[in-house]
Amino acid sequence: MKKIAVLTSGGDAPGMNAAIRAIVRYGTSSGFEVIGTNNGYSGLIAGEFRPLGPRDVSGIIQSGGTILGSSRSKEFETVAGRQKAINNLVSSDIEALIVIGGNGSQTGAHLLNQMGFPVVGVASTIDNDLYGTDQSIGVDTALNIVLEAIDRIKVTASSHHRAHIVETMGRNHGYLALTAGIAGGAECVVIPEVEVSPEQIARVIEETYSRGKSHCLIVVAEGAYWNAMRLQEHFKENPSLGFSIRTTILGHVQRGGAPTAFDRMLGTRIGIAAIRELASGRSGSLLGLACGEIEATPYAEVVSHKKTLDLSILETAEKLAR
Ligand SMILES: Nc1ncnc2c1ncn2[C@@H]1O[C@H](COP(=O)(O)OP(=O)(O)O)[C@@H](O)[C@H]1O
Ligand SMILES: O=P(O)(O)OC[C@H]1O[C@](O)(COP(=O)(O)O)[C@@H](O)[C@@H]1O
Ligand SMILES: [Mg+2]
Repeated sequence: MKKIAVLTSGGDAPGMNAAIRAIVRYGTSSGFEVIGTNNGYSGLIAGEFRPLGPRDVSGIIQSGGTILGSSRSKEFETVAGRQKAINNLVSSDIEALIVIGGNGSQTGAHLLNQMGFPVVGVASTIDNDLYGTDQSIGVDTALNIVLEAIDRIKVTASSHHRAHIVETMGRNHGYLALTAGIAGGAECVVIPEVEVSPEQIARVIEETYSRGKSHCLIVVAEGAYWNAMRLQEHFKENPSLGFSIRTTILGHVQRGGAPTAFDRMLGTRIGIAAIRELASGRSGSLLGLACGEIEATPYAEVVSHKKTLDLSILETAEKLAR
């Protein structure tokens, strides 16, 4: 195997560039010709290829986003779209593909692999909802951005004796909200995995107020039924909480910014492992972090499992914030 392609797909994640850099530099020094595909699966279907050499990835390890661009492609979800992608790869003499992306991208990669084209995956999404890795590239950076926001919000919430709702990303997974909530000292954490009523949340706010605390922080995941907008709307009609309420939806700010040292290392380590996997003639697996080591998990296992969230810390949130 001599010529391989790499693409980034789905939501960009800080550390994707570190993975691209490792794939290009370690790949070329291992004897591969590395081809970059622009704009994820849309670019693969359009045949947007460009050769990548060591100098093309200079100065990117410290940058968020992805120099290759990304996309969400409906066409790739069809057999015809994936067949176009394979035809482009084959007619450019490319023999394998590395897909840097999250759960959707790796599901697509598995289907491509099943259609006979060798693929390996690099676990990358801020949501940490991808089975086959303890932590994906981008999660650590996103968490630190959320925490910085929470720390800032607590300052103003305390000064004004307010309750503050902060909403994180994460689709229908609660990892970002739960981890940032605990690490940020939230009084209440609301995630999709655990049903909670607005009355229960109201009770936490009232009790926090009656204990004489100067603020109450409620961290909610965007995927929870009682997300920030719904809670804000609900509490507008229930103003007897003690604290008045303000709301912040953090949004895409969580995906930007420079990758942390952890994400630069994770991107680099998984990128190297992807090259080693292909160099050994193996494909059809996702590379991710397992108990501190980079391990390969077969795609069939990745797509047939849901990543679970350790909920044991959730019930302590209220007690920890006393
Ligand atoms: N079930 C699927 N079958 C085929 N392709 C898929 C599937 N799910 C997602 N994809 C492809 O992967 C792309 C990225 O997936 P998405 O879920 O948006 O992001 P992420 O990979 O970060 O989770 C989609 O736009 C689509 O092209
Ligand atoms: O950037 P978009 O297309 O608005 O998508 C927002 C979604 O992307 C994410 O930031 C990342 O999700 P993916 O890794 O699945 O792409 C989610 O947390 C969020 O719900
Ligand atoms: Mg996803």
